[in-house]
Amino acid sequence: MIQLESVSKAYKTSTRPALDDVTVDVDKGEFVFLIGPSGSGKSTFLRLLLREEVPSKGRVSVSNFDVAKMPRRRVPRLRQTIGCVFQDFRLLNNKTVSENVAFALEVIGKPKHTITKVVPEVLELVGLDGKADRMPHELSGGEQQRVAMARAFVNRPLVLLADEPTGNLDPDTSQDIMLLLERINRTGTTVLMATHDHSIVDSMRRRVVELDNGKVIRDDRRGVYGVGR
Ligand SMILES: Nc1ncnc2c1ncn2[C@@H]1O[C@H](COP(=O)(O)OP(=O)(O)OP(=O)(O)O)[C@@H](O)[C@H]1O
Repeated sequence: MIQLESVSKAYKTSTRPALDDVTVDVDKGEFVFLIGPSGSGKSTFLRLLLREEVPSKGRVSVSNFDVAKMPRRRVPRLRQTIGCVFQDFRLLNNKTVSENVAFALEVIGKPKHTITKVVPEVLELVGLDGKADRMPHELSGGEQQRVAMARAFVNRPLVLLADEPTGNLDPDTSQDIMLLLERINRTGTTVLMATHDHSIVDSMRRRVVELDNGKVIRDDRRGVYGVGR
């Protein structure tokens, strides 16, 4: 589902590469943690999958897309197959919960009757039924992240990328968000999550890909955050 083959990325303004000869292969339906210290290349990895950056060398593919080589006009199609959630939620603050989720479908031209049907379904999935008409500022951080996850998932993407999704949440709320990510993963969605959260990685025992200085230094099937540390 996701493949990086000998991928390097050197930013113009930087002397050392952000990613250095990275090869990673993620199957459909896998749940993968991407870990590593600040500056190790996690966000660059995710940005390459979204074609927000192109590699300096190597091949990136997501589903059937040859991401680095595809023409720019096909990029929106690629991005429709990938849902994203971030540490800072990134909700539209002037729209209600249901409008935030509906907007993700409106921009890709889904018909109104579909939107009216699927938005309540996905809000129920994330445990926000009853809060559809709230504004983001009327929600807790955990609830805001649930809205962001509903928005990322409403189009049933093949892949969900989560960049530090629990970074602004307390441990209990983080656990709830992880349960939701697991639930989304169980529907067959491939999940790739960049995180610094040791306890989450240690408790889930999923695949761990560790980056350091732009290189993959570990790829464990059922890993923990730190080995021997
Ligand atoms: N747009 C850019 N221009 C130049 N250098 C960049 C750019 N984005 C990232 N870098 C550099 O690339 C390296 C990897 O950064 P990246 O953001 O991918 O790391 P990260 O592991 O996601 O870090 P963090 O955990 O702090 O988010 C760093 O040295 C960073 O300074």
